[in-house]
Amino acid sequence: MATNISASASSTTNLLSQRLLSFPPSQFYKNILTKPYQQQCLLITSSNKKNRAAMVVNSSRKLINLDQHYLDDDKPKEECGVVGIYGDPEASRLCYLALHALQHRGQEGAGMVTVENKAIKSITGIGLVSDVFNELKLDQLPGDMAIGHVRYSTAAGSSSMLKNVQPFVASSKFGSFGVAHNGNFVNYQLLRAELEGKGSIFSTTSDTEVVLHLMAKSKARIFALRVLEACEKLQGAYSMVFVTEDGKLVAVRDPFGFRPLVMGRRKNGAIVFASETCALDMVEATYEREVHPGEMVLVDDTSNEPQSMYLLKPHPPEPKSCIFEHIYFAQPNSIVFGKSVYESRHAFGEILATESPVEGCDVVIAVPDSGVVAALGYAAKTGVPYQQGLIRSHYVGRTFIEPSQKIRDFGVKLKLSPVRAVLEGKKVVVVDDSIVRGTTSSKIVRMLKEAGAKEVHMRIASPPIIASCYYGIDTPCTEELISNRMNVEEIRKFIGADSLAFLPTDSFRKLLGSDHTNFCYACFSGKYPLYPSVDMEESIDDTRKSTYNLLKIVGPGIPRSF
Ligand SMILES: O=P(O)(O)OC[C@H]1O[C@H](OP(=O)(O)OP(=O)(O)O)[C@H](O)[C@@H]1O
Ligand SMILES: NC(=O)CC[C@H](N)C(=O)O
Ligand code: SF4
Ligand SMILES: [Mg+2]
Repeated sequence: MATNISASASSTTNLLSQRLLSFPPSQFYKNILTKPYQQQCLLITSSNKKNRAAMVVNSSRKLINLDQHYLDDDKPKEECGVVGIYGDPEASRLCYLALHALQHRGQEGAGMVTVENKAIKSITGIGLVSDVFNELKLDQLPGDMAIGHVRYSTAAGSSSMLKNVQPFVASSKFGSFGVAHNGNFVNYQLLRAELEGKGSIFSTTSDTEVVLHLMAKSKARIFALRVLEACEKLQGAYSMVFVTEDGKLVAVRDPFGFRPLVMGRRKNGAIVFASETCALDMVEATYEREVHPGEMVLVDDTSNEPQSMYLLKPHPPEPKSCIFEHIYFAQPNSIVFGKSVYESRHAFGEILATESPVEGCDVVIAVPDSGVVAALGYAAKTGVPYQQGLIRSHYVGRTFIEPSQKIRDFGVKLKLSPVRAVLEGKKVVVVDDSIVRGTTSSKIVRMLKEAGAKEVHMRIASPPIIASCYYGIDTPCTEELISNRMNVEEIRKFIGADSLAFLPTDSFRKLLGSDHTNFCYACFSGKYPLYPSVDMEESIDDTRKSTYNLLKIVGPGIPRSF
């Protein structure tokens, strides 16, 4: 089965271009364009009118895509989970189980690709793994190799959602292959513009599709080299797994190692790749090691052991693994970037207790789920009892990744209920892992007080989030980040807590020791490790050069200026 690469020029395109040309640019663009284009808009606004018009006209040249991938309602910036299985007759069933274990990484879509007798089969769908797959579907996915993907996006309900669900499959002159990607390419718009300029026709609005086109254009005859060639052009975060119709499985991680990817082995010798070790545990595969930043691992029948190659050798950049995986995203039973997520969160809670104690508190409670381990750490350090002051409904998903604020507000109430018996008349310390928009904390403080808590002291096991993520986690745009608009005291007042404290950024340094430089903290500092590449410049045609230059000047590294 091959990706349906068909022309999709939109009927709304011309209308949109007229609107763009006639609107005052700053506010209008800010509201509808994706981040890199918002940045251009700021620059455009601050330059003269002639330049501004020229910019719009330049953009308009490619307006066939403006409503699809430049608009903010379908932004390619999510967090996902990937799985790859090689050499097991039950590959699709194991992949299904592993995807279940990774369900916390994405709940909006799931998919799987298997290979048997040089034929690729694929099933993708919207919803949870259990919504997309059943016995019948798994029977339609035979073979001893599989890759799988769970995805969440901000485009729930939009018509383009299904076509963005991975894995993607494509046919090229060298045969068919599938890919599943966790991460986000920061030079996606540039690559897409360049590829479209050379005649590529895109059929999705996902950044991942550029990989298919880059590989299709490669002249290398060996699959692994085509992957390497594509990766050399990609910038940003990628942990990807590929399968080919002729029986190869490839796993690759970007040189910064933003997103996790691990390798394990089952007793029967089957090799398993997954975003987190909880997926290896699920399929009874023993964790062997991480796929290293910048490493590509190939498994096929030419060798008994996986073969490894490296990107950007001999000068790889310093790794920048996402600290937010340890704070919020990953499961506590996983080992991520070689460290136990449970132990990290416990330690974050302990440090918080030392640095921001609450005199005379009666009880420590957590905001479930991801605040639980930090709360246990806080309680252990202080000796104050930990109790379940908030009960979580297991039928409601993660609110941080719900698509609209309206649903998010509703989600908090639906998801968390206070326990009066724990709270009444008590001085309560409530620990959460992070504050993003402030929705959860403000609702919780009110909830706890309504349930009789005498005082509510909020403790957050990460620093204030002041900047958006460009590497695959769907933190909202900067204006929506409460810590970008308010200082700690203002947030305290806003959420109605009696006191509020965050984990200081320096605590990571203390905790991680010499390893701390190998992590990305950009959402807490606004200092991004990666800007759009300059080596793409030569391959961009003149039409695109002005766009490219703007991106180069502004970069994704200054979102706080908006
Ligand atoms: O400030 P906000 O915008 O409300 O976002 C912050 C909240 O979102 C996350 O929880 P989420 O409900 O997504 O997932 P969880 O159940 O894993 O904690 C995080 O753990 C915070 O509780
Ligand atoms: N960001 C993710 O991890 C998901 C992969 C890819 N960026 C997508 O849009 O599907
Ligand atoms: S910006 Fe934040 S969320 Fe994104 S990779 Fe860096 S630490 Fe992780
Ligand atoms: Mg939470």
